[in-house]
Amino acid sequence: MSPLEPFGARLRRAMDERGPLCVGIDPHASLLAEWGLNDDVAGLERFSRTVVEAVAGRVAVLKPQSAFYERFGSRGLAVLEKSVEEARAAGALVVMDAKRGDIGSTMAAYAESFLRKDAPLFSDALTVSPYLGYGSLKPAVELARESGTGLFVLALTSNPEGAEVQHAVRSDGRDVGATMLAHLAEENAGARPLGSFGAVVGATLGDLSSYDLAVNGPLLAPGIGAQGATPADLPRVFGAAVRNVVPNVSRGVLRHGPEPVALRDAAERFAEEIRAAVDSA
Ligand SMILES: O=C(O)c1cc(=O)[nH]c(=O)n1[C@@H]1O[C@H](COP(=O)(O)O)[C@@H](O)[C@H]1O
Repeated sequence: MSPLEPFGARLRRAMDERGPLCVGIDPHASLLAEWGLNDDVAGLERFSRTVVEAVAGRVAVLKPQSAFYERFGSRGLAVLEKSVEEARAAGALVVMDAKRGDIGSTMAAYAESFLRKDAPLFSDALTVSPYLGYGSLKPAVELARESGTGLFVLALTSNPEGAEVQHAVRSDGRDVGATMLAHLAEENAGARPLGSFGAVVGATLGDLSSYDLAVNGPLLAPGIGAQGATPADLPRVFGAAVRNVVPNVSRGVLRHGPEPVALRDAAERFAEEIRAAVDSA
């Protein structure tokens, strides 16, 4: 099977054409209830399909959160497979949010589950955790290079608890989050127009000027909406790197459902605010 064009190049083009917004598909039980759906596989299927149909033809990226599908076992995963396929067919890139991380030999199997071209859950990129050591991600990096897919590595997460790990200072004086960013910069060296190995950096984190965010790769920025950050925060948080930021909004969009037009309008409002913020930087 022929490899895809590298994820970074495909993402750059999608961001330029559609704007950088990533809509997260997080079918929380509470959202299913708000939408008048049952907390069962049929409700999950309806929710997921509605979001995909409403926005996949417009936004650059959709990010399904695997946990909400895994809750329903194999039938939930079947819904996830279908949503990924439909989202990609509508022209959105899919970042599978599964936050995988394990020893290298197991990591290879996780990578094959999401990044091998003929895998049922094949996605354009995968979120991964480097906290078994960045080197443990090597099989995923290799497969991503081979298949034209990408990774988003948890570097500086949006949740307050992340600091105890990510701000821990190493013997060389650098903190753990900065070390992950440095690994990614190395991974993306020489890639044009954008590398395929991104960092997850929360939009909630305030001033990040002490970090070198110039990793020549995308920065997935969750935290806008339900976690309190706003599009207007992006230039202050990300500085010169703001043009490589892929801001994620999940509940902030999803709470406007179930009407597709209301979901679409909510996504469009965030997209506009993000565009204005990036242009002002
Ligand atoms: O990797 C992620 O996507 C992620 C990393 C992070 O640091 N913080 C974070 O919130 N996320 C995910 O981003 C989404 C945020 O959802 P909302 O808070 O509803 O917009 C959830 O799916 C989280 O699992």
